[in-house]
Amino acid sequence: MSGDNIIETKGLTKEFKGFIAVSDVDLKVKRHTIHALIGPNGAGKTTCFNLLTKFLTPSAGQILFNGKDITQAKPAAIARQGMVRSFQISAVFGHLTVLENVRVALQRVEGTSFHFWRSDECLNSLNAKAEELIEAVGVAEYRDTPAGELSYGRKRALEIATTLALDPEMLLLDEPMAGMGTEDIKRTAELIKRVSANRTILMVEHNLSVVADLSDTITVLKLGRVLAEGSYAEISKNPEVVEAYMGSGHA
Ligand SMILES: Nc1ncnc2c1ncn2[C@@H]1O[C@H](COP(=O)(O)OP(=O)(O)OP(=O)(O)O)[C@@H](O)[C@H]1O
Repeated sequence: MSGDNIIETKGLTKEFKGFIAVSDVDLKVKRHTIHALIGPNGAGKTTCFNLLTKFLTPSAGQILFNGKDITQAKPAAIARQGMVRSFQISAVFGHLTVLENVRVALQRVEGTSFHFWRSDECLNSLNAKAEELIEAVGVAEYRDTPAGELSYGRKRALEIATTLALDPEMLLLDEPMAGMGTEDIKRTAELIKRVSANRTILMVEHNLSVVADLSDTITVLKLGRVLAEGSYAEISKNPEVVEAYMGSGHA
């Protein structure tokens, strides 16, 4: 293992045609914690997230994952190293059942998608693993329901199950609560807490009560820079953070 930090950025910067969206960000994400990235609109959260998951290339700076420089790595390469971005719900196949969706994800991981001649034994072991995952995310009772018929929150849970099929060491979640009602938020927050055991989670999230409830550490961005970092109790007392949120009408 390479110390306490699973992710570390040094001077991470992203410039879009002269506009600096992320500026000189030094981020340290501690292993086995839930770390949230927050900030008012336009703070650079999504850009930062896309830099970490390699969907964008930094203009300057360095990203280390488990001590290894991944600044130039491709998304698929870092996924193989154990850092996985949760995909949007659109990655869930609506016409397939809940169980089938997870099985497809597992088949992708095991590279068996086209091996239709594989033994029953192999398929049964996939089924067992798929059942385990849908149980873990709380959608086991919808095992045979087409995914398209699930509520938004349950689709999200299913999508997390397909991500967990990759058995990631680190999970990156982009606004996991977006578009959800109270019940789904509660269920998804519990799910995130559950799947965080033995994993590291980094999430961008607007819902501050969820952030307060789930996060060990919170980094507040403003205008592309780190404004503050700490526990929710710490950052919520910080006058600059309060000001940043009040100013944007986001409190
Ligand atoms: N591809 C791009 N080209 C030009 N400017 C961009 C691009 N992507 C983002 N920006 C700008 O960078 C700044 C940060 O955007 P970003 O989406 O990262 O912020 P955010 O904190 O995620 O905001 P929000 O909470 O509104 O989603 C914004 O001013 C945005 O307009």
